[in-house]
Amino acid sequence: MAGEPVNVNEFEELARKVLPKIYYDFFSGGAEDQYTLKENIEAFRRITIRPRILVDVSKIDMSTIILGHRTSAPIIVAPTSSHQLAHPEGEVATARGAAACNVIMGVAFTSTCTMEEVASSCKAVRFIQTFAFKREITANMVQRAERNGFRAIILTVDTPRLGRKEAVIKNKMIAPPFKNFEGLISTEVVSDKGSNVEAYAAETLDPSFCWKDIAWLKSITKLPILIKGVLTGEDATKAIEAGVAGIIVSNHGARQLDYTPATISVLDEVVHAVQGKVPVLFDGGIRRGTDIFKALALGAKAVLIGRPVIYGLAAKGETGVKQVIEMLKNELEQTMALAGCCTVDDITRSHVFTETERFLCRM
Ligand SMILES: Cc1cc2nc3c(=O)[nH]c(=O)nc-3n(C[C@H](O)[C@H](O)[C@H](O)COP(=O)(O)O)c2cc1C
Ligand SMILES: CCCCC(=O)C(=O)O
Repeated sequence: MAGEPVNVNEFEELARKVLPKIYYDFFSGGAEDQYTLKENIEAFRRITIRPRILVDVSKIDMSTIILGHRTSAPIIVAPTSSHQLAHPEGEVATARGAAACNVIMGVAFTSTCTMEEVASSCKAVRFIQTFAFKREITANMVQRAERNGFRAIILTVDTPRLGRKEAVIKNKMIAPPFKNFEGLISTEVVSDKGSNVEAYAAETLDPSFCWKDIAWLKSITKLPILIKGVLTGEDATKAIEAGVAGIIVSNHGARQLDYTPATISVLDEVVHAVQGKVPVLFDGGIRRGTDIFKALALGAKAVLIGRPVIYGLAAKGETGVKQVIEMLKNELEQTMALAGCCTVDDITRSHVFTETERFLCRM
């Protein structure tokens, strides 16, 4: 690739060049056969856009409100771990990039900078992401999130144990110190099985956590809870019954259970089950503004961006994060103008044509 990157896929190329292979493999990889990893991207290609013509598109407004927070676009930085493996400034640089673009920053509890360091680094609206950890870890996280001005809790529920990323296992990757755990678990978690990432997970996760435990989490915090990892209408209905403030359709960027469907192909089902009762957010495979448009058309309130942000961070630190988000924003703006949508609310279900619909048309 010659010159500056012109799309987020070219940022991946830059990142691949600067990162040690073992870290590039960690960031880019998925579980086992990586069927879902490919599908998350491919399924977007099978959805086409139904544009409307002769609409006054002289002004395009991408702004939206997510859990009461106005943001410049329906984009959230997905919580992803270990940013210092991509860049020495880690999550602090990512959060500053998000703040510069006025989008929400998702901070993983398995970050390499502490929650406190990220909180004091910039004014980005921040959500903290947690797993179904053992209760004493969750209770500690909640207190610190409230004290440090985090605005929501993202509870990731697709990880009762860690998915098998075979490249990580083969490379015997050693996890960086996850500083948020300091004082809570032994920071010297090591394993003779190769990668110690799994040892971390085994030490901290509570695989017995289930639906009733959401009531417990709600009882110890006033922060709204977003449940991340919903892939079926049945679970969306249960999540609403459990009282969550929002649902994130996600397969963890294809890093947990392989052979789950591409997230974009189950969005319709989840949105249908939710019936507008809570906002539905979406992640997995977003690489283009057209992908964001498709997710919004299928009913997502906003999308979370995982790997592209990490690639921006690896390539150029805070500036790279900002450039990746700006690129996606510019592409979404362009898509809205060419499809005849002036605001995000103008984007409707009838603006896309899915694979199923194409199939039915042929019958
Ligand atoms: C390197 C990496 C680390 C991740 N770490 C976490 C995490 O700690 N917690 C979590 O809920 N999701 C994690 N995810 C999943 C993301 O939040 C998100 O669901 C996924 O990356 C979206 O897909 P995309 O990368 O195609 O945008 C991680 C993803 C990647 C690529
Ligand atoms: C123990 C770290 C978990 C990070 C994670 O969720 C992922 O790599 O997908």
